[in-house]
Amino acid sequence: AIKHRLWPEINRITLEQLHYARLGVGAGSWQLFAEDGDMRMYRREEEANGLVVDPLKACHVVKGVTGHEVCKIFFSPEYRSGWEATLEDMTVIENISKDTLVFLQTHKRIWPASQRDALFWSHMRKVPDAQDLWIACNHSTEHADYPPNAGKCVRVYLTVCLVCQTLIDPPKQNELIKREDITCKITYCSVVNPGGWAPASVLRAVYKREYPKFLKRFTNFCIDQCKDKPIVF
Ligand SMILES: O=S(=O)(CCO)c1ccc(-c2ccc(C3CCCC3)c([C@@H]3C[C@@H]3c3ccccn3)c2)cc1
Repeated sequence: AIKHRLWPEINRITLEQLHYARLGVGAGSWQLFAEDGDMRMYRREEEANGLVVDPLKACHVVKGVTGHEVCKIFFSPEYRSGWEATLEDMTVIENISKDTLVFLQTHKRIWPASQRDALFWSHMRKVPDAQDLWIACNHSTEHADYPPNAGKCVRVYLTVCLVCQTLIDPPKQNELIKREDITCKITYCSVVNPGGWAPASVLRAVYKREYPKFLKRFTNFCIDQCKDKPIVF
């Protein structure tokens, strides 16, 4: 297949993010800041030239869906408006391959910060040589037709990954596997540089409020989307 100019970066970042996601929260000074059922959300307080860029790592366990189904829903443009509550507009500006797209999206303004947009490539793949492990990765990129901060929005810079592992419990050989037998272990990691100045206290409050809502809404959407459909491993 013809490899795209972005392919080396896509490959490198995806593998880096996979490694990063698989590190637990033991290493590094992760602080638990939100819990909801099986969801645990951690952050590290970090600033880059005075901007809050707190890395976030969330671990969640969701019953009744597979890692492939969850990554597919996260990656696919047609589902996004169903679970991304802060989305105002979304355009696919490049179709690199069936598992790699470039998105331009604007997020609803979160007062008092000015409105943000994000331009990123999005890639999903099954992790080779691993047990039913899938990754979807979003990473900011540039595009000549959409220079940053040209319009009303401040461009954010993000690197996000969603790593999902499907577990079948009780383990079944070739008997029929039902949705109640499958569990998906999810690790969501994100680093969002807000791009332009926003008060640290405001950003940290926004992160604290929005991220738990985001992951809960996303995973509930996946359960609803998949429950009446054949299982996709
Ligand atoms: O996982 S994704 O790739 C899913 C595709 O949409 C993704 C997730 C999050 C963002 C995002 C973009 C901007 C902002 C802020 C920065 C200053 C003012 C707005 C935030 C803040 C963290 C809060 C937030 C968290 C979750 C959802 C929405 N809002 C998040 C973008 C993409």
